[in-house]
Amino acid sequence: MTLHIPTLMLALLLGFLLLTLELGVALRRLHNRPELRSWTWGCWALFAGFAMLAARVVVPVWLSIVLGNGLICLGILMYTRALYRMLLDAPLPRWLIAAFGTSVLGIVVMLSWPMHQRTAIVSMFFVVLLVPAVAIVVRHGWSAERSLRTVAVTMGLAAVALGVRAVHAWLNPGDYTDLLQASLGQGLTFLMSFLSIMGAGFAFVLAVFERVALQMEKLATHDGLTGCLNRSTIDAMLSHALERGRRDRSPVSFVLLDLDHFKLVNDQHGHRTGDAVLRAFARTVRERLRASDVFGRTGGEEFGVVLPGTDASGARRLLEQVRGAVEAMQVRDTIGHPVRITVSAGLAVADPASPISGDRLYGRADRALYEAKHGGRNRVETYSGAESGFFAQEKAPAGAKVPQ
Ligand SMILES: Nc1nc2c(ncn2[C@@H]2O[C@H](COP(=O)(O)OP(=O)(O)OP(=O)(O)O)[C@@H](O)[C@H]2O)c(=O)[nH]1
Repeated sequence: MTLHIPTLMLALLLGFLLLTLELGVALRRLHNRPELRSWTWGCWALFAGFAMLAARVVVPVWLSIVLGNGLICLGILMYTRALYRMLLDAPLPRWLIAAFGTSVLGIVVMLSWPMHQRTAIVSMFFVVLLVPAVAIVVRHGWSAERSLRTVAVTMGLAAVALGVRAVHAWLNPGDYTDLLQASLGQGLTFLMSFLSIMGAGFAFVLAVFERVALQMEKLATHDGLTGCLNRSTIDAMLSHALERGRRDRSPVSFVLLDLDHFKLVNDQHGHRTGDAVLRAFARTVRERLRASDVFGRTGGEEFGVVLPGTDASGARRLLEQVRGAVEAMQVRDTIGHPVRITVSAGLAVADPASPISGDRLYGRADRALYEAKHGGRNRVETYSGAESGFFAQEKAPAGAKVPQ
């Protein structure tokens, strides 16, 4: 069996054209994704590179060799650049750019060499440029988007096939007297190498879409500034926790946390400092919660916490810790001045014996928060309305020692 190289090349050209068109369509919607732009340029370079290799019947052979192989090197480099952007948000390392420059120089220097030696060494140049792309996905992207694994595997396959091609060419000069020569060894290695690179191209598009879908999901459920859940997600999680608490016959605590005199922070130190305080506050609270607790921003400088399986005394203990930690928080404004902040908390507890809706529990926590604000701020108050008889009201002055 022999493989007809011009036909393979035509198939590869059509494949890369299809991929490039697909990327062009994707880019119209996702034009702010530098990794996709880089990958698209890589595809154009690969497409042009193969076109140049195929065009040696009409253009001078030296031009076809230099431009064809140089553009393929550039295409692989752009693929790697896209992966650096996507996974590390970093530019290409200088040594990789130097490796690309050396490869192109090598291609020019080897123009007069026999075809089999040139094929072997140029294939190794491709391998050198492919390996960092595989390594970066294995090290930094293996547990990210699943399609990235396909990118790593296909690019790894391409590197192996090109390595085999290099050895095969070196050992079988007769099969490599001309690029378009029909031979099984040259045909198979050529096909494997460049089909794999094309496969990586399609997998990368899927990986970008996977990432965009995850980011959209996060945007819909999370608060952009603090990274915690948003109001609608908190509401849904509270209803879910109450339902579970009823089934398991365990209490559920709900807390509203509100920063005290936050307007003053904005007025005195500026909005950017206000934002930094909100982020530091979210971090401080999150550090003290269990994995099963739910924490989110309900609006402005107000946050909600759902504590499943936690009664009033457990919740108060936690809230006093949070209150103390927020008081001790060290945030500096843009010119280095310390910013002090305190937090008030309103707690309401759902008794599994008397079911309550999420909305009503929220309302109770809000009333407790109102009491905390009017009682002097920097304190924790527990809802003590007639309906909440199961859990006794517990009040502790700011800074009071809480029983462990
Ligand atoms: N920097 C920043 N400020 C915000 C954000 N959301 C809301 N705010 C500000 O938070 C402040 C809330 O002010 P108020 O509702 O008067 O509450 P407060 O000053 O904390 O007073 P008390 O709650 O009564 O202690 C307003 O100045 C809002 O502009 C945000 O995302 N970033």
